[in-house]
Amino acid sequence: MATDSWALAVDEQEAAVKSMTNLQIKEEKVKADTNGIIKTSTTAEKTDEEEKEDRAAQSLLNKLIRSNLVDNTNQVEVLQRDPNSPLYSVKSFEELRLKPQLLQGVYAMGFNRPSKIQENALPMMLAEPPQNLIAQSQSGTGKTAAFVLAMLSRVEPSDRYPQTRKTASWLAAELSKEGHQVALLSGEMMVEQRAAVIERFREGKEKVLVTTNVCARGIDVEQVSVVINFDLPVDKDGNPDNETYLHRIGRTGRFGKRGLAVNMVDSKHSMNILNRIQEHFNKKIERLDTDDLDEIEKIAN
Ligand SMILES: Nc1ncnc2c1ncn2[C@@H]1O[C@H](COP(=O)(O)OP(=O)(O)OP(=O)(O)O)[C@@H](O)[C@H]1O
Repeated sequence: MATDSWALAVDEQEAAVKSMTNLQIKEEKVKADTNGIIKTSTTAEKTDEEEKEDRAAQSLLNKLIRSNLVDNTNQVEVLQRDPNSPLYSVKSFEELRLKPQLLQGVYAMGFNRPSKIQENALPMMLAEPPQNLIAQSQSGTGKTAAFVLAMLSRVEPSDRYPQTRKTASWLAAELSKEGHQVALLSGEMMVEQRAAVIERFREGKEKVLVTTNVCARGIDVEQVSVVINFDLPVDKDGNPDNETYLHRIGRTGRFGKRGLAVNMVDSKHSMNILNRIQEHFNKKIERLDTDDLDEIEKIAN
């Protein structure tokens, strides 16, 4: 596991520093400046051999001076295994579902496992729809790192959703033009606004609710009679998102009532997605003849 290999690497590095005793460091050549950084005197008449030795000495001494850093990092490891420490965590960064690039980044930073505040706050900070969070943790326990990780995680979705939001508002406008009472639920709305929209829909003030993928989560309205998938749910790689599909169609037919879900299929690609969803649930999805309104009516009732 990364945990152990990282800790091992630190131990190896320490051991290497301790074993470097046969290097002969010539005291007079080495001076520490006011910042404690070792500088060697560079004189024109130095031989190549001396030059090499200088650099080796410089490297070693810098390592020794910073050995407290190495020890400290190792100490983080120890603390992170202590259940009483604010750095203790039971999860790995993988379990926090960080994106692969971010995972690479945290490991490159030498972060080996999340701290307690990261373990607890990150799942909420990465939740969809975004949640407000107030968290408190003592200094140096990884709050800033948690904030930055969440911020970087959000960069990708913010690229993706506008397209969906655009489609949703276009669809809502088209349906309104045709005389439907339409409510639109979209990601840029404040939570209060979303709640108000859902409430109006629940009360039957609007009969049609258009919502993006993200917003559809968590909506629990009893009397949804028909769910229409304008776009089929796919994950970021374009594969069918079966879980979201189930969640969406589960909005209809609740509490033992009959429900109807209709999928719009407008290309070979979306047909392929639908077929794969069908295979996944091993449940046949009937084809509707769009010209036969009677048939549609019959099913809906
Ligand atoms: N999971 C982790 N594993 C190892 N080191 C970490 C981890 N998270 C953060 N760090 C390191 O610990 C140090 C403190 O982290 P950070 O600045 O995020 O803490 P903070 O809680 O914001 O501190 P402060 O309250 O003082 O601003 C930083 O050097 C950071 O790189």
